[in-house]
Amino acid sequence: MTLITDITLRRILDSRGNATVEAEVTTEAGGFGRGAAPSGASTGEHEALELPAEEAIEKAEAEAVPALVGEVDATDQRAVDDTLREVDGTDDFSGIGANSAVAISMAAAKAGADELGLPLFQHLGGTFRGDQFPTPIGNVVGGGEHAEEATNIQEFLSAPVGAPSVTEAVFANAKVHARIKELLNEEDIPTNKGDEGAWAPPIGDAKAFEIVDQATSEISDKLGFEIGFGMDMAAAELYDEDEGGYVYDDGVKSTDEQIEYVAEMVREYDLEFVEDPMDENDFEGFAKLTDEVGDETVICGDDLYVTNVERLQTGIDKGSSNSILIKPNQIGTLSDAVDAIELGAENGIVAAVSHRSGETEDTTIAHLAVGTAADFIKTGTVAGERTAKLNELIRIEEQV
Ligand SMILES: O=C(O)[C@@H](CO)OP(=O)(O)O
Ligand SMILES: [Mg+2]
Repeated sequence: MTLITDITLRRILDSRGNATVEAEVTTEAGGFGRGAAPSGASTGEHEALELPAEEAIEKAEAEAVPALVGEVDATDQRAVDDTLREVDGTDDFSGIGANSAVAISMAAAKAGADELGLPLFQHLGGTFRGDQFPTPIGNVVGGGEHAEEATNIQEFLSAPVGAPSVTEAVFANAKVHARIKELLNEEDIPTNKGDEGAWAPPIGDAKAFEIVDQATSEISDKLGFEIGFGMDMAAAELYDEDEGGYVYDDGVKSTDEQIEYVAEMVREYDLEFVEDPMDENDFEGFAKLTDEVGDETVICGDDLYVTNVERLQTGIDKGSSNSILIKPNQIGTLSDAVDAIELGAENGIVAAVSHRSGETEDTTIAHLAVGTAADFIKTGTVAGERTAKLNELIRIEEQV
């Protein structure tokens, strides 16, 4: 029994320059952990609620801190997270804010690991974890809600599926990112950057497909292992019911046209990963697409599931996808995130653990991905708040 003895909450900056919540947890025997909440821009309609940082801190200090300090064992993650849920008293963490909840949940996990003298991935995943690493899929070109005057598709993701190690994969993605800049420069296309450090050039989606295809193929030939690519369409942001479908710069696509378009791109570019190809409430459209190309690629639900086991169960029942994106702050605690990963695993749904577009130097998701043997981790390619996670993966690989 190692009780939490102190919790400190403060406002810190995230990578967009917005205020976010950082938590520090200390335990009886001197265990210490620090965690910080990330923040989305293309947030799902059904996500847990982030409150303004100051309000989230005030509410958590009044409700959560007294219920945890001197009461809960830091090494018992379920107890920590159950307490957060109980004191919050809502389904969407609108009581204390999902940002306060996730920061405390992550800080407590790190304090628990520190107390036990274990790396975080092992505290989360157990003794036998650490032998399987996720493929890092890295945003190299993007637009949508993450950059103005760029592609309609939110993210084009380099996917070094044949890399012999996670370290090689991380460096491969950085090389693809660098090669894309050269290709854009050759054509005098401006190399603006989006929120996640991906290039956000003023080009259409068709041109982006070509450039990312060229860059991944060239770097793959150079390094001698397979590098494909994928995308996060963030289609809920494109979908407009009043317009009758998915709104692109060059016109509107109906649901059936969207399914056809995505299937065509999967086949033409041999896509490794397709996230949120349909609107966040369209379990049926997802299912049609999965039926058509689910044998050839990974169809992943992000805004569709929002890391929520009930929504995932609906997707499982309907055959909506073969993958789920996992973002702890979408649901509020690490226990909830692990529950979603496990429900997925029991049903053949692979996990992709993910950052948010607004991030901090926090590295918890690197440990969560290794600790749950997730197939993928989506955490950018360059930029300090992204490399924090990627470099942590390199360190974990060295450790095991
Ligand atoms: O849609 C996504 O998958 C994420 C991360 O890339 O974006 P945001 O954090 O803005 O929701
Ligand atoms: Mg997404």
